[in-house]
Amino acid sequence: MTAIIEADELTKTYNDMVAVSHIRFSVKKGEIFGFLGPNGAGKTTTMRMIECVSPRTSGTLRVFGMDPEVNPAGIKQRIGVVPQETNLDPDFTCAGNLLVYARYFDIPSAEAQIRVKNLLEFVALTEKRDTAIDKLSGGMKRRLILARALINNPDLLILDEPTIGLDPQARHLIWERLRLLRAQGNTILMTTHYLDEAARLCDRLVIMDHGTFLVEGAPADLVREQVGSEIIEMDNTPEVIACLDELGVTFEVAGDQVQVATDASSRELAKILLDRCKTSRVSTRPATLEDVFLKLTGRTLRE
Ligand SMILES: Nc1ncnc2c1ncn2[C@@H]1O[C@H](COP(=O)(O)OP(=O)(O)OP(=O)(O)O)[C@@H](O)[C@H]1O
Repeated sequence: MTAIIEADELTKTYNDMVAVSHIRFSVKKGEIFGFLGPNGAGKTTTMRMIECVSPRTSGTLRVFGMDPEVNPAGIKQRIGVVPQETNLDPDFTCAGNLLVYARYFDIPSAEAQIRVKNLLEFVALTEKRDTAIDKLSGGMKRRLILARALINNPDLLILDEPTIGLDPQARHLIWERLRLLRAQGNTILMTTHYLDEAARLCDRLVIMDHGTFLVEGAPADLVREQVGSEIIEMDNTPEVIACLDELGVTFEVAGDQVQVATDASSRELAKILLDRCKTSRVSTRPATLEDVFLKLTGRTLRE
């Protein structure tokens, strides 16, 4: 499959601060590729280099085979960007916001009208066509920004926290549209804090921390390879810790809980722990990407 983005030893420093350090990745046509990590991990910085708005400090970067520093216009023509902040123009209606963008891309007026109509339909905002921005809900604004990012029929869509602050229903609507875009052959690059969003949407993802990649892979593979299929949770008490040490069981401490990663034999182990560790609460749940992050860094994503 063709690589849409290729980065090698990509690095960005702000004065002495290293925001992104020697990262290497490649994004294939038609996949949803995610960047997952806590605040300050370097996700937005990476997106901004790809969007040709922030020059790299060193390393190589190619988007559609072009260098962002040599051919930014050629790249910008073919990408659509959904930024983290809601930066719609309050002086225009929904349709007006899209038409302004169509003009940036020199899309002829008649063609722009057709695209605006189709895009408002795509994001379920046809009835809000002439509504002012301040009359929209948070979810509607995010959908309008998605429509705006699609005005130039981009081959690559870059989304920075596409569903930040939205309720579950509004998030599901955006996810559904992103899956539709993938089905139409679009390549999608996204950052997110939300583990369920990353697990549900991304074909492949990287987990970032302190400007570097900790792991890369398909969400389910990462979970299986890094932590196994299930997590046993118990209260974090000195008795439980002493018992696990005595039994030689590996565990992670996550706040007021102690977690033991296991494979399919979790039930047997949970029963042994309940019998031996003098605790009333031993529960089992499926492992998630959060557990991968905790295992790799000793922290939760939100710490
Ligand atoms: N313009 C800038 N000048 C100086 N430092 C910056 C600048 N932009 C980002 N940084 C720093 O670079 C590091 C990476 O920031 P970045 O915004 O890429 O992280 P992020 O993973 O996107 O975080 P968030 O989830 O909060 O958006 C942080 O330490 C941040 O403070």
